[in-house]
Amino acid sequence: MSFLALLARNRLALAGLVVMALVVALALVTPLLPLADPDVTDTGNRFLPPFSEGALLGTDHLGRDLLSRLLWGTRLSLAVGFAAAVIAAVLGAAVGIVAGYYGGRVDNLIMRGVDMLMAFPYILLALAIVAALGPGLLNALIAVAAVNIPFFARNIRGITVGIAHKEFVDAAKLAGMGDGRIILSEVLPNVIPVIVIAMSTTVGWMILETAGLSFLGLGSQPPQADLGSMLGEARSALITNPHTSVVPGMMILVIVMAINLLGDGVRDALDPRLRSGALSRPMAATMVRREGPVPQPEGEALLALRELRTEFHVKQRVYRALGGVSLGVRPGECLGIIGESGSGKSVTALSVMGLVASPPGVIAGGAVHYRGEDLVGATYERLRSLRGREIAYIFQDPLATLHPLYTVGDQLAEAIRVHRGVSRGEARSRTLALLRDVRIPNAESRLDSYPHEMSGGMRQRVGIAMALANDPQVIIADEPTTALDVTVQAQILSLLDTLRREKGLAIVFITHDFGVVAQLCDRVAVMYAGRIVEEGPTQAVLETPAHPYTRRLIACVPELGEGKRVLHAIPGLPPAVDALPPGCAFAPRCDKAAEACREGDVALHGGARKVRCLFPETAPETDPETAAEAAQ
Ligand SMILES: Nc1ncnc2c1ncn2[C@@H]1O[C@H](COP(=O)(O)OP(=O)(O)OP(=O)(O)O)[C@@H](O)[C@H]1O
Repeated sequence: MSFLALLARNRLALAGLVVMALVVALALVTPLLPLADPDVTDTGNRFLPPFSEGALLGTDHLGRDLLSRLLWGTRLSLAVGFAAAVIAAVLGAAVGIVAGYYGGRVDNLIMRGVDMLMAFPYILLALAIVAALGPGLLNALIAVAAVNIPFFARNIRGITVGIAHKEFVDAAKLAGMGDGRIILSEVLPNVIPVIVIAMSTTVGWMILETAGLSFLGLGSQPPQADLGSMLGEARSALITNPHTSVVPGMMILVIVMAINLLGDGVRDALDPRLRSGALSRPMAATMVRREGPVPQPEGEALLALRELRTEFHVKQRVYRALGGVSLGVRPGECLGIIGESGSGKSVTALSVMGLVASPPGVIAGGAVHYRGEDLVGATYERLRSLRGREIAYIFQDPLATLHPLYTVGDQLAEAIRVHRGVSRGEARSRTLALLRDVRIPNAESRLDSYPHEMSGGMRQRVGIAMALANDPQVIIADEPTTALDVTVQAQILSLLDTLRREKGLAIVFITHDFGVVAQLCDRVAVMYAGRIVEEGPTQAVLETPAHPYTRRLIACVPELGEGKRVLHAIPGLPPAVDALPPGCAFAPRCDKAAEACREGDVALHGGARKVRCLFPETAPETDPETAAEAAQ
């Protein structure tokens, strides 16, 4: 979403923008307007009230036209305020970036200097600077910029410290780039949004500070008008002729309000995390906007997805990540979902419990039946009570899902206490049992470990323990062993296998590894471009793949001990899900594709083995009627 569109969603920011645009436009055209000279005194016409002849806003104590002084004064105040903001931002950011990037002694030296500046009340510091330099608008500008440099320096240093330790900066160093270039090309682009945000939220403040100094007679000098000096001069007539104070006072109020509202809007709109999700927090459960009839529960599956369609609505585009996925898993059964990256495996998993982030995710059709109950239509409270207790997840990267500041024991205990009202002691002993269940050695001492103190394999076991914490009936595991070495992978697979045999768990196992599927899964579903293209008992699918895509996917897997053989990569790339071709999505990459494949929808047909193909490699035991239907 574009910056302006995001900004426009925030009504108050938009109002601020309109007001500021008007004020700036007025300031810009002031020299062209037929105004009286702002500095010409006319003591015969002192303190004329507003709406007097020839003086729309009246005159001041020297008979000068207030409207003219207001517009010229606004022009000056804005120019000084913006100039001070730019100077403070540039110098402060430079200081902050250098301190944050180099760290160590450089950082210490610079930041202690900044701290010393911050130790003085800002107005005292500004007064001291102006006292040293002498009164005058330029010196006021220098003073205001100087007192704001520490604010920018501190903010930007903090951000830079984080960035300076990121992998892409290390990579740039390894590539032989010099510090200057790294700062300019790697660090600066990442801090610019923060600088702009800090500027937009402080420029109003700086206009006020300049006005303050002018009010005290230290900024603009008579007869030159700025908003602060106008207020200062009007002070003595505050009671007798209030309009002389109200006119500049109102302008200061309007400008600062408008800038602050706009600044907040700019801050929100520039936050990259809000880009695709608009200016709202992600909803607690995926948004549901189902079109068409809702499928009814059928069959004896514990968890059944029926014609599930999940989409991502980003700007004008619709990414159809799932185009009608139907799957089922029975108690004690393990169903594998396999497919290339981007085929929709993770979105399938997340859609079950409404975990796809909305916006931009939308469930556009179909149903997810758990024991016959439709989860897609369920309330958030219902989903929350089922999440973890009935259906639990194991994710690929446990380091991303475990909280870094709590011990593993505390996190497991919390997961248990969320769903069951047990005492702390009970939760702890159950936690210990869980860690033992997942074969963590020295479980007792591991309870008090933090996630970073454990190895990848251990953390993955903690992830599994977390999923098992509330004795769920279904576990959805999204590539839980991808990051692990083969020995740890084998241990974790055998652990999951034991659990489903002993506890009758139903497992949905997402992977792109046929070896893992062969070892663990009873049945496997092959996904391509958001749809199931083949499904059946694991052994049968692996030995006699029916869909050309499955066959070619299996042909890409090297086999140990089979001697050398040529591996055939599948030519081309999977289609983008916002521009799926008509007919079979695999047709453009398929060597068997015929004209019929590129027209009309190809249905998934068959019995225990199903395939979505008009010319399967091995005809599954199709019943002729469905095949004929599919061909039409
Ligand atoms: N927030 C999003 N906005 C737009 N499209 C998205 C978003 N999240 C996912 N997608 C699209 O949905 C499709 C399915 O993604 P998904 O993460 O399910 O793939 P996957 O099969 O799990 O891949 P991997 O094996 O790499 O994890 C992809 O084409 C992806 O581009």
